[in-house]
Amino acid sequence: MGRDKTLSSGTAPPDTLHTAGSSQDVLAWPWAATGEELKQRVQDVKVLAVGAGGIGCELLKTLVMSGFKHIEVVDLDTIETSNLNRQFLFRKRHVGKSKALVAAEAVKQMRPDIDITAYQGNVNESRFDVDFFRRFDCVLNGLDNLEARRHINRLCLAAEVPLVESGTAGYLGQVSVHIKGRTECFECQPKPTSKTFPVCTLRNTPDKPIHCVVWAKEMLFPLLFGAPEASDLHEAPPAGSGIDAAAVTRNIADDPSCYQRAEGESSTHFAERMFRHLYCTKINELRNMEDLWRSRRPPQALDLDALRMPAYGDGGDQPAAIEAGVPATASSACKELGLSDAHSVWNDQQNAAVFLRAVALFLDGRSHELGSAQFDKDDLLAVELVTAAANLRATCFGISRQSLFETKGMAGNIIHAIATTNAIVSGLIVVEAMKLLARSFASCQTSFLQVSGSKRLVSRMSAPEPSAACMVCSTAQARLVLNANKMSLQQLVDKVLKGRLALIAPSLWCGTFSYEEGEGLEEDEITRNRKLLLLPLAQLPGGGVVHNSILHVDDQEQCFKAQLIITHREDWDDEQHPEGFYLGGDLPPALTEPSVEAAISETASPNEDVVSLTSDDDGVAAEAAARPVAKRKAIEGNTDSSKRPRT
Ligand SMILES: Nc1ncnc2c1ncn2[C@@H]1O[C@H](COP(=O)(O)OP(=O)(O)OP(=O)(O)O)[C@@H](O)[C@H]1O
Ligand SMILES: [Zn+2]
Repeated sequence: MGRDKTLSSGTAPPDTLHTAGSSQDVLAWPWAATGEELKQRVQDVKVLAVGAGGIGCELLKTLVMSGFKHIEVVDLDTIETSNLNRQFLFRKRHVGKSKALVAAEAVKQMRPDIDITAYQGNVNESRFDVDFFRRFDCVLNGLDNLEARRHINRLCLAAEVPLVESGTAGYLGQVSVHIKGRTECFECQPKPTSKTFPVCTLRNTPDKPIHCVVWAKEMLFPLLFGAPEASDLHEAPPAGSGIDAAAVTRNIADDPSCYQRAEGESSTHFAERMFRHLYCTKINELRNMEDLWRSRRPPQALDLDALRMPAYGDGGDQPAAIEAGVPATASSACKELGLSDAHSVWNDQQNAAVFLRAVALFLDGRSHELGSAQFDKDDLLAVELVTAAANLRATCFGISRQSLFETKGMAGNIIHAIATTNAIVSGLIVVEAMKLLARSFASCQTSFLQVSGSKRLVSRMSAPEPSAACMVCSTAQARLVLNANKMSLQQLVDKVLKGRLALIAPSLWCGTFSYEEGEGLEEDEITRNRKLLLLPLAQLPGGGVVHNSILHVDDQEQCFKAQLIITHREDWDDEQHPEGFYLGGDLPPALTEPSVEAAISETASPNEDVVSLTSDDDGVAAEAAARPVAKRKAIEGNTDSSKRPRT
């Protein structure tokens, strides 16, 4: 242990847990390799496993087979059929039950003498607070999302409990160790953010299959079946995108009511009307915007009548279910239409038929969901609709069409999980946990599972030291670039603080302005907050949040505090930064052009020292003073040199 090394898949690494043979063989390794003292520690310590999915199931099995006796496990989810191919603690009879509870029962059967507690819940819940985390000797993550990983990183730092973090993506995997003050925390290295696409590309000029899939899933699906306001077909484009929201709305969804079913309109009629609207009327409107097509191929409208499958034509051979007038309660349009191969790419006729039938099935069979339906990659009918809708749009724009299987992967961001990768990663988690328990901190390593040519490799490096630039485990400040005249407080809270920084109940203050969320707010504070949320940052009380402002942010549930230095940009390149902000240390070159800097100095001024109280400010001050005592105390107890304004 402790050496940096690369292990090829063909060798037998000395520090890999055996995964075959009798349980005696399995137990032989750590004891033989590390002695009685560690064996006793492994039996005495209490560990928390977060996530009982692909990695979590393997991890729990490996933990109990390695001698760990006191385990707690948290998972929010229930078991789905699609989990059974790799989450081996679950069987068909468990579908619908809590993952955490079933996994705990399964490993208890392997080792009846263990003491295991399962929680079905989200680790973000307040019952899993710092005191909860303090009870453990180490925390082992088997999660699938950045938000939860960040939250746990912060709680582990606050509770001073070491964390072993992990992740897999197909054949790739990673395990890392995070010890406060000794190694980097999970957030010391910037994480790649999820890919976003400029709204105008999705709406007007798609040129890749993914653009059509995202359009169908994020824009069309909510408009037809979900909450229309969740659709970017109507929503204002991101702040600073330079797009005129009203113009876009006029252009794309001139009349939102046309997406609603008219009184007495049959589901089939509605589906056909939608087809014509989306693939003929709107495409022709776009085609007429000649500027868009100077250097691109203009889109081509579709003619529904020319695309009717026999099933929808007069006198054609209709599939049995439709012909017999079976009520539309079935869960799959493809089944009815006999399109059973998920890997085949449907032609335009088939896409049109699936689109029409899927819309009708949804309206008739799932009317209780209308107005609130959300796309779910495991919802077959939803995937069918998105596949057909995206393919029809792809045909209009001359883009290649995708199979249902491929579309499901794209819409659900699915990277197919490999059970073996999960098993190897879980083994590595336990190896690192044992190093922690043996207090062999210097030997803790970050491990990577990689594929190189035809070989799979495990490479390892010593756990890096904490980064002085980290906002989470050090007191570093971060630069936040945005357009303060366009970004509203609501967008700042949703996109930056909750979306990017993964805060749950953020408080923030800047100069004499303050805002907070969380429990215990008075009714008048909530009303005041609602009003503030609508304002652009530059117009917030106390001089606004503008160029060079220092924004103090905290979340007491996560024991998180940070300072964001605001850089205002008047012109914003939506193609390069579709999120509408940039958060980080060094700015990318595109954001430091002199012309842009000049525009900023004209439009904004530093405000950290400005304490010009307007009548609004008086309101803010009074509200801040009336804030619930517990919360205010904790904030005032902040030992940072730049303190929240006293009011
Ligand atoms: N905030 C959270 N609190 C508790 N458990 C969580 C949280 N976020 C994710 N999880 C759990 O982490 C596990 C991750 O496992 P995995 O990556 O195998 O995902 P999955 O949902 O089982 O599989 P798939 O996404 O492929 O359907 C899931 O069981 C999920 O419920
Ligand atoms: Zn850090």
